[in-house]
Amino acid sequence: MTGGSDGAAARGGGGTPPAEGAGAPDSGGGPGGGPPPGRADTDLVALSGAGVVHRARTGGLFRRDSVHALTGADLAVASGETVGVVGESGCGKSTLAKVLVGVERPTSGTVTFLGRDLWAMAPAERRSLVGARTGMVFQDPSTALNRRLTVRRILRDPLDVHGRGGSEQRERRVRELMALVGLPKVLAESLPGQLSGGQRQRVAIARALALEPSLVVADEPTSALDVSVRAQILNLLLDLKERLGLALVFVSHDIRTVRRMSDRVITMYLGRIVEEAPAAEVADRARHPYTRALFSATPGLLAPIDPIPLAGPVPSATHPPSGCPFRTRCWRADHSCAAAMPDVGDAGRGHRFRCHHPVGADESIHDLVLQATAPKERS
Ligand SMILES: Nc1ncnc2c1ncn2[C@@H]1O[C@H](COP(=O)(O)OP(=O)(O)OP(=O)(O)O)[C@@H](O)[C@H]1O
Repeated sequence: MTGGSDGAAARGGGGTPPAEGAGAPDSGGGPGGGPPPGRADTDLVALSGAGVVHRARTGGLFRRDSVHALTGADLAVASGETVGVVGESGCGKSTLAKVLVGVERPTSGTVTFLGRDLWAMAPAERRSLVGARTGMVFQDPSTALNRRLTVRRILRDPLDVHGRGGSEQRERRVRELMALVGLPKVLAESLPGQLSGGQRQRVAIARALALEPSLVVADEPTSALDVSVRAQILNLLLDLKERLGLALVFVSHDIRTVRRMSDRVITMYLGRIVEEAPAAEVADRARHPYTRALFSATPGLLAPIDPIPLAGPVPSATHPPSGCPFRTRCWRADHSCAAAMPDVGDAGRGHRFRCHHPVGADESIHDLVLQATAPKERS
């Protein structure tokens, strides 16, 4: 959630990764400024100042611009916890998810997996470690599964690739996996195209669990499914997480579900983590105005209110604003917000945020709606 310079320093980790992105260099620790005291030992994966810049064609044949998909992300995920990630489309949720499981290499900062710098390892070692200890579940199981392989082959494949056990043990593991995710045995020789959407997602989850990972990242795992099976898949994920002691990173547009599933909720805006809060606090005690606005727009979560209106569209990730990325839409923004990315504020209990004008404990959601709808007097 912080800029390039703060993560390592806040962790007491020494070196300062290069500053990046628009605006002044960041300072201070992150909601990623490091895990709370005593948590580092249980960290499975930690990002320090992680940024991802894509080169994208943005106009004309030869015009390529840099897209800041992720900027200065600091985040630690501990064993057995569920971390939810929320934010509007294009804010970098999927990029963060891919960086956590080593699918995407950050262009700056570091990814530490089980205490080791993932991208300093030899490629074969990294693939082996990440392949065995992490699993990823994608949005659309129709495209994530090889449509020419049977369920049995799909589930056996990671066991074959990583040389787990002999042939009989692998077949037994396939049966175990199917039972674990509630797939009837008779479907073992079925192709993905012969399954329902929910069954396909169960196969994808079983595949992610094949090698007994410690961390599973689920990126919008239910948004391509019928409403009727979404709850079943979410309950399955929660049940497996408890039974297997997994850490789960859960990315979704569905804020109510994220809050229900997670221990901690990360709010992202324009490639940055702007707040990290315990799930129990995030809806009505968030300190960042953007998190408040996001939750106020979620029907049925808070007492009936009009959503906090946000000015204008999300700025381009190609040309992010200087200072705080949210300032162009924030009703509380002033000149200080344009000058520098805010330092990290710490509300205790692992609740951290980056805002020059955080929401106070004495400000109700109704106050915020009134502020945001009042005529502006910008300084
Ligand atoms: N390969 C790529 N090339 C160029 N730009 C990219 C690439 N991947 C992502 N981006 C851009 O990076 C930003 C973050 O993308 P990302 O997919 O991580 O966001 P997201 O929050 O997951 O979005 P959504 O909720 O719509 O899936 C977006 O502006 C996106 O267009």
